[in-house]
Amino acid sequence: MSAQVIDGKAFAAKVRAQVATEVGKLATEHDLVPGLAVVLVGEDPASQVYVRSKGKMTVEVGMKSVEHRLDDDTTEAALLDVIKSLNEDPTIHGILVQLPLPKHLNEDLVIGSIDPAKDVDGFHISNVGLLGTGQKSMVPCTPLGCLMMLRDHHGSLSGMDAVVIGRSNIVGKPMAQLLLGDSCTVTIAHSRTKDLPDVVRRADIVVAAVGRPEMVPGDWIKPGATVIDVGINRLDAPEKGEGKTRLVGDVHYESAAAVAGAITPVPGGVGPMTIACLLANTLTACCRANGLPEPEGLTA
Ligand SMILES: Nc1nc2c(c(=O)[nH]1)N[C@@H](CN(C=O)c1ccc(C(=O)N[C@@H](CCC(=O)O)C(=O)O)cc1)CN2
Repeated sequence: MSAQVIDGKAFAAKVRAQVATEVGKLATEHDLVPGLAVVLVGEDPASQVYVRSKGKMTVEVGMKSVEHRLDDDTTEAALLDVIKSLNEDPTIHGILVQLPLPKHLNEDLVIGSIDPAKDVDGFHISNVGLLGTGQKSMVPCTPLGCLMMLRDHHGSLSGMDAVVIGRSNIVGKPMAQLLLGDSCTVTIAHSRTKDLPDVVRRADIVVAAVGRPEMVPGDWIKPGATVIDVGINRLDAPEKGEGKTRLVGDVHYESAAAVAGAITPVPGGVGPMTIACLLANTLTACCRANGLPEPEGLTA
């Protein structure tokens, strides 16, 4: 068997096109422009690339984009001041603080200072609680992107056995909540899980989000299962030339693709959906702030 490749890059382009159409309607019918503010603290090279892409794609879908780039040694008080001003700005509907933050800043405190209605990352404790209790919330972008791809591929997920490998607050836990919300039977596996290969082998859906390069081999995958690889691991690739690198996921792609029914590649799978869902969340936040109906298919 050779798995169907779930093309996250193409799917993300479709989501962004849908967001752009809805943004156009907001402008003509309600004279509204959704605004997204991204805050970056420090010089992390990967974060700089992601923030640049976020700004570019925000503008491309017709939204207002604001960037705050702060020095590595920015104090917590100064960062909280920036967030306070964005919370109070009526032209800003979404606020995102790029992670990771420099070590001296308290991530929980910083995220907790964002207005939950503008928390387009869905990381604020209020949104975590709303999602956990099955209520309307802002949903973290990466798990939302995974859910959209799974729904698109399967239609209904009801009754399917799903394993989420990884228990992070950003991906693993919200992913499990979303799958539960779609009536899957969900297992969260992690580094201490006994007989991990057997647990994974039972699953119709495998979401790998552990951050360990190629940890999940093909012989852990049930034939025909759908594999969603959230990992983005950069490895040295001397075979490509000196100093060159290559990206791999948490799943060993070749061996898993030989067994799975469908699989997301790395790159070009889950990653592009993260930014597309950020734009979808900003649109949703703008609609909610203005008492307008939310566009269909862009939320959980
Ligand atoms: N506040 C947040 N911080 C971070 C998040 C987040 O959702 N909110 N997620 C990640 C980084 N991230 C977005 O911020 C992100 C990661 C990867 C991609 C992506 O498109 N990846 C490409 C490969 C890119 C490359 O070549 O390096 C792919 O997988 O095809 C987009 C966004 C951590 N921080």
